[in-house]
Amino acid sequence: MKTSIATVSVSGDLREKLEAIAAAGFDGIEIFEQDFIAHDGSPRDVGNMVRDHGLEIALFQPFRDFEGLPEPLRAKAFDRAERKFDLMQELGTDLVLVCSSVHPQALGGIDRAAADFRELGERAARRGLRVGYEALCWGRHVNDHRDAWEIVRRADHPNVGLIVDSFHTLGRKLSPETLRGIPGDRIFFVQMADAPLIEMDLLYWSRHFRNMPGEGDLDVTGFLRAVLAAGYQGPLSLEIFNDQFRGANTAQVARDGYRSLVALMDDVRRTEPDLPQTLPALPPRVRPEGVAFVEFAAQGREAQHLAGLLDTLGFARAATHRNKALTLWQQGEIRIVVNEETSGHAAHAWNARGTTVCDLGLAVSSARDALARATATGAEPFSQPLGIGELDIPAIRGLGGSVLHFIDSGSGLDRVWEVEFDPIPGADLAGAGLTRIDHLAQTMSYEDMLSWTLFYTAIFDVRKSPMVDVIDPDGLVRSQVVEAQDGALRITLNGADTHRTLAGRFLADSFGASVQHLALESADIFDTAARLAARGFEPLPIPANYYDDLTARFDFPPGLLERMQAAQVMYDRDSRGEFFQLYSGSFAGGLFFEILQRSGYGGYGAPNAPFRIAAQKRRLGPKGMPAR
Ligand SMILES: O=C(O)c1ccc(O)c(O)c1
Ligand SMILES: [Mg+2]
Repeated sequence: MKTSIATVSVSGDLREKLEAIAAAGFDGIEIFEQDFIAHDGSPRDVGNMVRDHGLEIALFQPFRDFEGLPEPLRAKAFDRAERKFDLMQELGTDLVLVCSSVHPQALGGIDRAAADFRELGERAARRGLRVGYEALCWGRHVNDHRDAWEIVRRADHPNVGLIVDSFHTLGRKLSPETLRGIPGDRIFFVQMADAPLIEMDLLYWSRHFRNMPGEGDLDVTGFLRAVLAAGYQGPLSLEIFNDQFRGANTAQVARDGYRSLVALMDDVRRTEPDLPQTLPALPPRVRPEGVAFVEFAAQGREAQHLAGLLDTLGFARAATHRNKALTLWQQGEIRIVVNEETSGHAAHAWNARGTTVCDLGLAVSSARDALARATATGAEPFSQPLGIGELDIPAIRGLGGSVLHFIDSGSGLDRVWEVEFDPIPGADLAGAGLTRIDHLAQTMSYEDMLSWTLFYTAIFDVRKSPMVDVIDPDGLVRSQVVEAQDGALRITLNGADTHRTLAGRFLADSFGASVQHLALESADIFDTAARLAARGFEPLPIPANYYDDLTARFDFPPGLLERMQAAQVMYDRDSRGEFFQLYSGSFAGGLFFEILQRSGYGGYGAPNAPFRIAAQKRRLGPKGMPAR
């Protein structure tokens, strides 16, 4: 199935758009009229420029306010159409999108509109062109694809067909099942867009908030299933009007678009197996089994400082790498690698950012499938030269240039610790009772959040939670979770808008997006807190007001509140269970650790975040330096 994207979906001038769209892997474009008019080259030049990029112009759009007009407006509309037909022939495209009229003088009536389209079809046919009719969901008389189809059906002209757009159908809460009965060859073009569920005016929602399939909340899979079940075989095209995308990196938005279409087509292939298999086959979304390791790049005094912190957190130096300056720190199932190499990926990361998480190892069901799925959806594979006896562990580029390694047991990659490392005898792996990584928090610019959410949801079998607002004393941070059904992998993505928030400062100080905190699980947080205190760990101090408020919100058994306050433990509860959390101070420009205990609780302590952030900021001076 051919893929396409409307030029309106990405930023830049027409040349920049075409370069990014071609590089992302699309077959064609919908040329949006404004993009053409703004360009200073003839229609013929534009057509050639598009084809020089290896792209075809699948559609010219939009032609507005055509149908249902009284004379003399009607004759004028046909004249306008003839001018656009001239243009299309120069550009080298045969299909125009006519969207349903919003003209104040447009008259209703299915037969009147059908007659207009029959005549337009006649005129188009004389030139070998085709006309597609799309119901805008805010159209004056036609705002439902079923009415648009009825007009097309009655126009009864081979050069007149229907164009459907997932936004107009799903945004209006029309069932996509109503598309199944339309003959597939009468559907001339299919536009795909998703959107977050927000109650607002349809036109405003459509023009500003559309996003890539899978980035929003609409049933885009159900929509495409129905369209393909109807027998549609034309291109699948993205038409995304989004304020953020208009200002974002052109190449990235184009890549995200391509990623979203590949994942969408794969979802449809899996859920509608009776369809003709014209869709690409790729491995299913990969089930994450856990975080196999977190690797920090650190050198010199920073590495020593990190080692000291890991020691107070109860980690033991468990092994050293045979060829490289890597130390494995372990506690329970948690493996933290400190990489002090002076060349290679980690060294680059350290040179650019200072101490930073340069690599994540994810345990997956199949590392090979994970790599295949990731690269098919547009992720960049990563490799560096292997030393003697080292395992070739599949990897891709992740957030902010970091690396994501895939480890499985099936191909023996989980033996990397024995194969590549020498154990340090006598390491105490029980430490402070921390058992596993509960979640990783990655901080990024707000405008990159949709992109990274899509990255994870396209590759992994994870669900995304609703976005929540986290209140920082100096701004808002948006937080979105992607998590495996069983919690084996949980990543919180935090999007900062300004540099004044704690997350924003971290983004500036660490020169880009990366892991800002690691949350480590304990089965008994009070026991862990006592053991940590004995090792010299200092928890983040939480103000007394917080605990006064807790007593107002919850009933506690006698003594619990006092224990929490003594250990600087914060608390939350949901319908499933209880949650306890405490924090370390920050290090290396704003990284920190969280220690938590959950008993059934499904969240991340969002109600506590404003007070935690305020406490962290108190400990930082005005320029983000530790106050003590
Ligand atoms: O917002 C619009 O006007 C508009 C134009 C063309 C389309 O295909 C569409 O879905 C919306
Ligand atoms: Mg559309």
